[in-house]
Amino acid sequence: MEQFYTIQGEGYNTGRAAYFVRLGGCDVGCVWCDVKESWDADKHPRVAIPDIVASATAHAGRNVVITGGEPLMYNLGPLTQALHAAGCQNWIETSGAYPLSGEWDWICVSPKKFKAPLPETLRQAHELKIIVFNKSDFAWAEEHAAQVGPGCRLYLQPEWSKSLQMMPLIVEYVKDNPRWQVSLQTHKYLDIP
Ligand SMILES: C[S@@+](CC[C@H](N)C(=O)[O-])C[C@H]1O[C@@H](n2cnc3c(N)ncnc32)[C@H](O)[C@@H]1O
Ligand SMILES: Nc1nc2[nH]cc(C(=O)O)c2c(=O)[nH]1
Ligand code: SF4
Ligand SMILES: [Mg+2]
Repeated sequence: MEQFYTIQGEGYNTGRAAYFVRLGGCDVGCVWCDVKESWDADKHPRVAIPDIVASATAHAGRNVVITGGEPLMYNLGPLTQALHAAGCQNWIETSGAYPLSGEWDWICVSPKKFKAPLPETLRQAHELKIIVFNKSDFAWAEEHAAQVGPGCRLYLQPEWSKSLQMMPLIVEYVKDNPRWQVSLQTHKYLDIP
């Protein structure tokens, strides 16, 4: 759908330069999704893998975020192998609703109520990023934290339109449950892509 070189705004790698590859297509249907224009893959041009690699490596950074849409609707083996061969670090943003494919250096799983994540994908996550839309989401976050591996980092990120209401609850929750951390969509405050 689009590619852009920016700063990773969310989660563990916040603040680091990264080239984003946003793949069109998603059927998860989150009511608050901030890229609904990504859902219909047919509305976006196809780009060949060598062209993606060439664009990604035209910048100083070597971190590539594969996002969407839901990137795991596709077999990401060929794209991630080509990026690795070009010296890139591959990071993924996924809901976990489809089987994991590809070679990954960092896996961020952000599970959704609208289409459940696969247990095997949760187990492989380096980072679990729960979007907090209402106060019942803390219990839901714990249900998913119980399914990740031992070293997985745990993040609570306010849903953007509910940030003002949810941030005080997230702050108190993290103070009481310090294995969780706050994640903000910092790129939206910085006004960058
Ligand atoms: C647009 S999604 C694309 C990747 C994948 N489909 C997923 O949901 O993880 C990228 C990240 O943005 C988060 N996100 C989407 N809409 C959001 C919103 N309104 N507020 C906060 N985070 C949001 C998702 O949970 C996910 O972590
Ligand atoms: N700067 C920036 N950081 C991000 N982290 C995850 C994003 C995404 O939409 O997947 C995103 C995004 O769209 N922009
Ligand atoms: S899974 Fe990701 S891309 Fe799909 S609707 Fe939800 S937030 Fe948007
Ligand atoms: Mg985004």
